[in-house]
Amino acid sequence: MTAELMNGKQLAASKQAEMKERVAKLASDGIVPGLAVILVGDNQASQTYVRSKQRSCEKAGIHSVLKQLSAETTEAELLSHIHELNQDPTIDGILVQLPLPKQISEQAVIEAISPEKDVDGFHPISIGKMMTGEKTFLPCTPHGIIELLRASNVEISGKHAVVVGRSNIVGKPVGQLLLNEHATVTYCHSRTPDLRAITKQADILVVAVGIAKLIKKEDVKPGAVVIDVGMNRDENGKLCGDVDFDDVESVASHLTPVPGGVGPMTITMLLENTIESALNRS
Ligand SMILES: Nc1nc2c(c(=O)[nH]1)N[C@@H](CN(C=O)c1ccc(C(=O)N[C@@H](CCC(=O)O)C(=O)O)cc1)CN2
Repeated sequence: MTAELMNGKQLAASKQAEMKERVAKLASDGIVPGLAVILVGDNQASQTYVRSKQRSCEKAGIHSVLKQLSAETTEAELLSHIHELNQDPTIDGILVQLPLPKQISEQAVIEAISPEKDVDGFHPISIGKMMTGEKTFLPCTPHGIIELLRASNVEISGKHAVVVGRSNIVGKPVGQLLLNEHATVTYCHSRTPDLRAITKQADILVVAVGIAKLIKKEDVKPGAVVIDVGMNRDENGKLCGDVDFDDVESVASHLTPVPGGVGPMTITMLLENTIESALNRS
């Protein structure tokens, strides 16, 4: 068996082309969606992701503003930028790029963003609504994963989904979204005894732990759908996921590549949330 590639780059491009048309229609009604991105410090990877977000906004016709702050920024300074953006009528979405320098509480920052502009879907109100299945902004990477599964016609209902990782950004919410789609969900993490015995039971396996090539073919049930959220460098400095792609390709039925899988979908769902937020303008 050779796994079918779940091409996030291609799906993202087609969704972004549709969004460009939606944005053009909105603009003709006098509404230009606006996204503010705040980047604190000089983390290289964060700089790349933020640039990519800005480029995608520009291509789609979304107005984007970047606030670049030094690594020494205090929590109070950052909160004051957020309060200002909460009041700005040209801004529909506010995103603070994570991780933040250690003097700043991520939770305090997330909670300062108005839930109406929480296009990352990280605010406790957004998370609560996601849990109860109410309409809300969904976290971008988990939502992108669900969209990738849908586009590949993968049945979720009734399937055993195993999530490896329990971060607030990916692991916890993707498990919740899979549960909302009627999967039976098992979470695994660093203290799970015999992790591999559990991953082997998964019909849908989502791996988001940040350990290069952790998952090998022995850890995967033949025919499973494998979603790789990892973004690591291998021994040669080449970008790779948490799944050993070349190994697992021969057992999985569907597999996301890194790069070109989940990553581009993250940015696409961010644009979608920003457009939705602009539509909610009163
Ligand atoms: N405020 C947020 N911070 C972070 C989030 C988030 O959703 N909101 N997620 C991640 C980083 N991230 C977006 O911010 C992100 C990661 C990866 C990609 C991506 O497209 N990756 C490419 C490869 C890029 C490369 O060459 O290095 C791919 O997978 O093809 C986009 C966005 C943490 N922080």
